[in-house]
Amino acid sequence: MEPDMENLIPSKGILKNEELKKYIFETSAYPREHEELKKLREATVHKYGNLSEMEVPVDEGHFLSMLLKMMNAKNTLELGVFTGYSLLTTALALPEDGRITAIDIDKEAYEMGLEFIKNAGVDHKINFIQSDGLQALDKLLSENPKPEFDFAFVDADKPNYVNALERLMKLVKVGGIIAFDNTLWFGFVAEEEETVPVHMRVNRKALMELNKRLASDPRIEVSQVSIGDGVTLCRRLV
Ligand SMILES: C[S@@+](CC[C@H](N)C(=O)[O-])C[C@H]1O[C@@H](n2cnc3c(N)ncnc32)[C@H](O)[C@@H]1O
Repeated sequence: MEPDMENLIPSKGILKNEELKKYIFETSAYPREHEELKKLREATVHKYGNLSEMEVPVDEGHFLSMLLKMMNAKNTLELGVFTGYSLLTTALALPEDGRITAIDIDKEAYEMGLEFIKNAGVDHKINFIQSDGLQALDKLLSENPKPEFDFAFVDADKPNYVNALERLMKLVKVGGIIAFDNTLWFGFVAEEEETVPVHMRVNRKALMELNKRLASDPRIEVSQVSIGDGVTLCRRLV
């Protein structure tokens, strides 16, 4: 699957200094990457080329893993799976009886990654649902209106993040975390629109609106983490 040159995804991340990024990856990220995550990352690059930039980068994977362990998260939700880098990271971080509800509109990429998830011995923790994200969240809410998740990782279509928020405020427990990925959108949120590649503008606008909205939402405590492409952690207060 080769995207048009003009629609290429820029190199992932907000660090504009390639040397510093290389330093971080080579010093602490790659040496500690789980063997199956490494194989999954390489297989994703091989099959999807530039689209593999959609994966969560290795240092962000370590961050999410540590966060999940610090929270003692047991029941999590993921919106936007692709080949499963963040999903496998989560599955490795959860306890043996942990559960992940993983939702993606596309199953093909997930099925490619499933081999590595199985080799890591954590596939039993995953319930994959092939569906549009919002529809799946509405179904979960209608089946069990009580908040059940400790953590939700949102990494699907950016213009719907704001709609996912309202559903997740009901599905994630008070004290639980909703993490939105790519909230700094390659750093483009801080650049003038004219300098941003045209195909990146719609998401930039959606994420800028989301960031404003999250910052003024009294129902959550917010931390904008400058790792990867920017991850915003929202802790549900009420
Ligand atoms: C950035 S990728 C996810 C990357 C993944 N978290 C990882 O670490 O590899 C975004 C994913 O969202 C999915 N997606 C896009 N729109 C969606 C929608 N409306 N509902 C569900 N999934 C959607 C795409 O199929 C794609 O796999």
